[in-house]
Parts: sequence; C-alpha cells; structure tokens
Amino acid sequence: LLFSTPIHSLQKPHDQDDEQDTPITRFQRYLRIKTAHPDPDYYSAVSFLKAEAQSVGLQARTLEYAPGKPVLLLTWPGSNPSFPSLLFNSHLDSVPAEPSKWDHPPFSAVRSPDGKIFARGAQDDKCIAVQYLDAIRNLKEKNFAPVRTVHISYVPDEEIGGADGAAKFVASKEFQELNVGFVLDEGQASPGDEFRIFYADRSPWNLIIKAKGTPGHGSRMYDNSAMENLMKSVESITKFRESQFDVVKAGEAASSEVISINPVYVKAGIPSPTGFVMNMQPSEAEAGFNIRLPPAADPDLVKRRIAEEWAPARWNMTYQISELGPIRDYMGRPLITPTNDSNPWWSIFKQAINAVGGKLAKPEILSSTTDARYMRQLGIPALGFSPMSNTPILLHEHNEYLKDTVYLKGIEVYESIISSLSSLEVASH
Ligand SMILES: CSCC[C@H](NC=O)C(=O)O
Ligand SMILES: [Zn+2]
Ligand SMILES: [Zn+2]
Repeated sequence: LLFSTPIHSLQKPHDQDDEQDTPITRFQRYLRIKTAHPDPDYYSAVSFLKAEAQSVGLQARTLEYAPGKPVLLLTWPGSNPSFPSLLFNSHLDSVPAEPSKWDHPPFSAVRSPDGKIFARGAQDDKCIAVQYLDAIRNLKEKNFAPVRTVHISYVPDEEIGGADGAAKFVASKEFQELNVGFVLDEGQASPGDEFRIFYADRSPWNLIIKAKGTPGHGSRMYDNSAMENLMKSVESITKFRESQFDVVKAGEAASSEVISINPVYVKAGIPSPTGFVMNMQPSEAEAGFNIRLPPAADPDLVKRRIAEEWAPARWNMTYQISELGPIRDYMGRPLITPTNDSNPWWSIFKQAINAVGGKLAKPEILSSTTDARYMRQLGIPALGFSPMSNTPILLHEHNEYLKDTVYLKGIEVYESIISSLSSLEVASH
C-alpha cells in the first residue's frame, strides 16, 4: 500500500492542520466566523477575540452603543498612562460573498498548498484584527513593556458606513477617556514590494435625483417630460464624470484624488402598463448616484453644481444629498493626517517599517471610505495601514485571499510598529 500512495498525499494537507493553535490557525478560526452583512455574527466574533485577548493577557471591555452592535475594546496598560495612548482599530463586519462564484466556500478559510488562505475578510480586514493580538503576544513573550498604553478596538458596521459603529464609539465617554494620541486603522493590499499607507479617505455622499413631468402618450413629442429631464441630468453628470476620469487617465491624479460620481440605480416608468405597446411616458423618474469627495474638493461647489446643473428646479427636478459621515474636522479642516516631519508619529512609524526590512509607498488617499475619518474628525492623527505587500487587491471581490507568509510577516511588522510607537516619549503628543 505504501508504494502505491503518492508521497504528497502522505503529507498533512495544509488546511487540515487547524486543531493546532498557531498564528495561522488562529487567523483561520476568526475567518470562519460569519461576519458578512446583512446579518454579521458580531457576538461570535467578539467572543473569539475576547478569548484570544485573555490568552494574551489584555484587559477587555465590551461596549454597546447600538443594540446588537458590540464594540470590543482591549487594553495593554503602559508604564506612563499620562501620555496619550495608541489605538489600533479593526472592523468586525465583512461584505457579503457569493459562494457559487468562489473556488472555496468564503467562510471555510481553506489554505491551498501554495499558502493562500481563502476567505471573505482575509484582506478586509480580519487579518489585522488577529495580527494585532499576535504581535502583542510576541512582544509580551519578549518581556517588552510599553510606555504608552496600547488599545485595540473592534467596531461593527464599517462596511455600511459606521454610523452605529465607529461614529458612536468616538463620540462616547469611554473613547474620550482613552486619551488617544494616534490611530492605526485598516489600509489596503499592495501588488508591489512596498506597503501602502493612507493619510485620508474620500467622503461618501448618496445623491438621489427625481424628475417630475406631465405624463403623455408614448407617441407624443413634448418638452419637459420626467424622462427627458432625468436623461439630460444623467448626460450632464456623465460629462462631469468624464472630466474627472480624464485627469486620472492622463496620469495627472490618482483616482482617489478626484471626485467620483457613479450611477447606481435608475427607476422610472412601469413596463408597458397598457399591454403590449409601451405608450406611457411616465410622470416621475429617479436615479441614484454614489459620490466620493477627496479632501481637497469643495463640497459647496459640488452642491451648487447639483442645484444648478444636475437637478435644476427649472426642469421640475428635486434632489436629496445624504452626507454619510464627516467631511471636515471639528475645526473645519479637511480630514487629513500629515505624513511629514510635523507629525512625530509619522517618522517613528516609517522607521518601524524600515526596521523590519519594509518599504513604504508614497502616502495615498483611500479611494473608498473607512472608519479612520471618525478619529480624524476629532483631530486625532490616523493612518490606514494593512501590512500586505506582493498581494493582489481583492477586497470585496470573489476569492479574496491572503498568503500565510504575508500574514506572518505582518505580525512581525506590527511588533515593530507597536513597540516603536508605544515607546515614543514626546509629552506634547
Ligand atoms: C457610507 S461609508 C461606506 C463605507 C464603505 N467602506 C468600505 O467599503 C465604502 O463604501 O467605502
Ligand atoms: Zn475594511
Ligand atoms: Zn470593505
């Protein structure tokens, strides 16, 4: 029998080694918790992380600012608690996945022979959640003691805007008492050798435009039908969209540095209400758009454009803008964290990356939006960082995965970051 068995099948397959307790199996166990919207299992995620925190020896508190939406807060006290603390943030939730389009079930966390761990959330952002913990576990084993207090927060609802998550957490008495001086939140994978680093997010708006007009026979040409005006509006928006996209295509700006506006739905008419012939021109038509504003954009100019060009009252149009979160800080400044020497955290952070052989790419604006903006709104410097180099960007895509070697390197990177930042002794920060 031995001779007829190929050698490779005698070796233990990678994805069946999870009875052991290793950094990789801890990551896999967290990935298996079903944290996808619309029904994320927050309590299982929190109870897993709490047990891990206990085994590392961290203080844990579960807070709840919205029913069913817990925030887990872990603390590693520093020797000088009067200094502002550090906060490492991660969101608990994930976007949905379509299992039929995946090579492995999205909550199986299968590890392929080449070390890819497949799961929804592998990159976004369940990796950093467990890496933070294992970095601290290792630092404790090396008897490292922080000067500054280190906190980790696990927040719900980032993927749906964070109104019941990070927004409520940062507004709480508990958050204020943390006296946070600097925040690290999630970033994004980097296809190249360098780690990416994000100093701002774009701010999201929902825009709904509605047109009203006289209904009429499908054969009739007349001015100002709801459909005609909505289509004029879409044309005008499309031109603006192109003007922004052209700047990107010409290589003059990153896509995260321009204003994006994308149609996400149109709703008008009813198919052939009178039978076979489509002879009703509807009296109402509506379209929805996703807008993202980079920190340099002037929101008032965009509002004026909406009122005057995209949904003018003279075309019988109305509109609704939902601003999803803050766009300026408490002083009215854009939500930007300096990545220059004016920010003492920045140089320490850079050195910490270099110390483990890492390189940082040029700081970027995040094209999408994450929770760091809520901390920036309070004037707290916050950077977006997920240590994933040489990794395709797979967040929200099918077959999201992270390689085991990249994951393990990330733990080492956080050890360096946490030990450096928590040792910074500048009393003014
Ligand atoms: C309204 S804020 C939405 C936040 C969400 N974050 C990740 O994808 C995003 O769409 O960017
Ligand atoms: Zn995320
Ligand atoms: Zn996401």
